[in-house]
Amino acid sequence: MKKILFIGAGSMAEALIQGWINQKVFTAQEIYVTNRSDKERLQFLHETYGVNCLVDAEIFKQADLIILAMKPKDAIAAMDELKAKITEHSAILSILAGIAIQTITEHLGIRPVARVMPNTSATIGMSASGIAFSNEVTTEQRTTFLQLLEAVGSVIEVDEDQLHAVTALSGSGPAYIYYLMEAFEKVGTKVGLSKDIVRLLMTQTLAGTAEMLKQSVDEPDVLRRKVTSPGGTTEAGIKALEKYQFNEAIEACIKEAEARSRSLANSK
Ligand SMILES: NC(=O)C1=CN([C@@H]2O[C@H](COP(=O)(O)OP(=O)(O)OC[C@H]3O[C@@H](n4cnc5c(N)ncnc54)[C@H](O)[C@@H]3O)[C@@H](O)[C@H]2O)C=CC1
Ligand SMILES: O=C(O)[C@@H]1CCC=N1
Repeated sequence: MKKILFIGAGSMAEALIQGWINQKVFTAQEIYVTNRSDKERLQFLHETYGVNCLVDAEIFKQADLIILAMKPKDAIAAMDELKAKITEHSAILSILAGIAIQTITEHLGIRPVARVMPNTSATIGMSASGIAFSNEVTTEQRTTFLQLLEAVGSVIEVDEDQLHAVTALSGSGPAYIYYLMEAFEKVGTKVGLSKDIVRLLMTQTLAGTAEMLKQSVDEPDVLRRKVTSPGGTTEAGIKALEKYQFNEAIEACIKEAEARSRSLANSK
């Protein structure tokens, strides 16, 4: 039986735990979770998913895979504490935004590291993840890491430096879409629909649009023009987006998030 150890028990750890158990990648018995102080949170994960939250020294030594899932600001202290507890046996999968593979190997020793940027849709097997590997990752380990991420969605290998952009786009992406949905729901009620109806209509619209982008050979601007009748409603709506500088807002959003990812390694 494998031993998979999460260091950090937050939202993203929970998303991967749920995704991997649902997809039968690991059993709950194979998963161990620890965090810094919140024992109620561990109890919740144990009661909800059946994962092990009692992590003794042997588990640290025997873990086949250790997942770094704390906040980036806590990473250095957590890794320095971890180093004394683990053996050469463990491979590392980091989901830390902004923290370089080199920083991880400086603190945990030279070993196989996969640096991954997933998103919370891993919960339902729909993450879009980016991944980069340390030089120590063997071909076999690379395949295993890719399979782990494919089990909870899609995964694309990128240069490590590109993970900042991946973080800004697909790592944070679900939050932008939820924010958009919040805005649709607010305005929807102002134009005469209930929140529930807006949720149904726009969830299906988002899903349908995503599927069209996947299946169609057309570029997004071509698909957009097919919706936009001259002098019609869409044109009026898009003009309003332009007036309120939609493109500038999106550009600022992604650039700020990317810059934040680059600065996270040094942040408090
Ligand atoms: N939430 C998201 O959508 C995504 C988060 N990430 C990354 O995942 C990591 C975790 O993010 P969240 O789950 O959102 O954070 P969170 O704040 O929900 O959870 C962080 C967890 O780490 C624990 N922790 C802190 N210091 C620790 C230590 N020294 N030893 C053990 N545990 C410690 C905390 O007790 C808490 O359980 C971050 O590095 C973030 O960049 C990556 C992709 C998406
Ligand atoms: O907000 C954050 O820093 C993390 C990384 C990507 C999504 N959540």
